[in-house]
Amino acid sequence: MSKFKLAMVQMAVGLSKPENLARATKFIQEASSAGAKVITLPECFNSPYGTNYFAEYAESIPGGPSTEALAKAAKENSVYVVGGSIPERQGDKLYNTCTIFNPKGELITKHRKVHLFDIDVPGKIRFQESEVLSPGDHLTIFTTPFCTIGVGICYDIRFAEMAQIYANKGCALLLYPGAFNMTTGPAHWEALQRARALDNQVFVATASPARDTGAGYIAWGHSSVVDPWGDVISTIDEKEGIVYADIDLARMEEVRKNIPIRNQKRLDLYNPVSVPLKSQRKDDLYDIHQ
Ligand SMILES: O=C(O)CCC(=O)C(=O)O
Repeated sequence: MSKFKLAMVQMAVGLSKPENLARATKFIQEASSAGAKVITLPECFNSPYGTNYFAEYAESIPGGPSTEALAKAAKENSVYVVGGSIPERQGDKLYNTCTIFNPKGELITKHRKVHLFDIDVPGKIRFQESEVLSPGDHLTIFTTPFCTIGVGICYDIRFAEMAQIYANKGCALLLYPGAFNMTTGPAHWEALQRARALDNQVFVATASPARDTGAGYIAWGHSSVVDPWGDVISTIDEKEGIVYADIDLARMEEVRKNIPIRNQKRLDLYNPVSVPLKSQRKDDLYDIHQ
């Protein structure tokens, strides 16, 4: 099937986990009624986003109420659910984890955020997920009858190599549940989505929590879908809502045919990048101006 409807849910997230789960369930129903086949929730949809909340809201996967609610919603609506993320507890470790369900309600895989969000922009924002979370240790791809999909969580979108691996493995769509903030959101959120889409000639989509100006961490919102040409084909402001897009794989093939960068790569030049500079001769591949 070369066309399907994707839904990216930008939902409000509050302090009450049961209310967050009820809201997510309602949005999954709504998106399914509108014809969506793959429905993605935001990062940290069952808990406010913040290092002080992760331990309190964490669950084991599977077995916790969030996983159960999503499994049920996926089955009842017969859709793929990409469950944004929840804080996951395993042993004495916590992870930021996305659970993925098929239309039978089976948990088919999970993605633990691999790049933890540790930044310090003086006077603007300091955030250190690594103070409480551990990073995942694998990349996550799943197949559907529509296309193959790669998953990253928020900060993962900054790492071009990860998206490139997904594209090389045949993913046509990269999904990034995320919660950018009021500093890096306006600066980088859209640019990163368009960059990953253009680099790899794939669809890229994001789902953010809706903005809550009373929260400790204020999300940027602006969930979007970008096509392989780099166009933002669907987006929203900061408020609650669902972003829909028809993912047309024929469009991807067209862009790849029009601008065939995938066949024009000079791997003979890039591979030596790993060779230490001092081991190279003068006439080597690099023309370094000093
Ligand atoms: O990369 C950024 O600027 C924001 C990342 C983020 O909010 C996250 O990883 O949760």
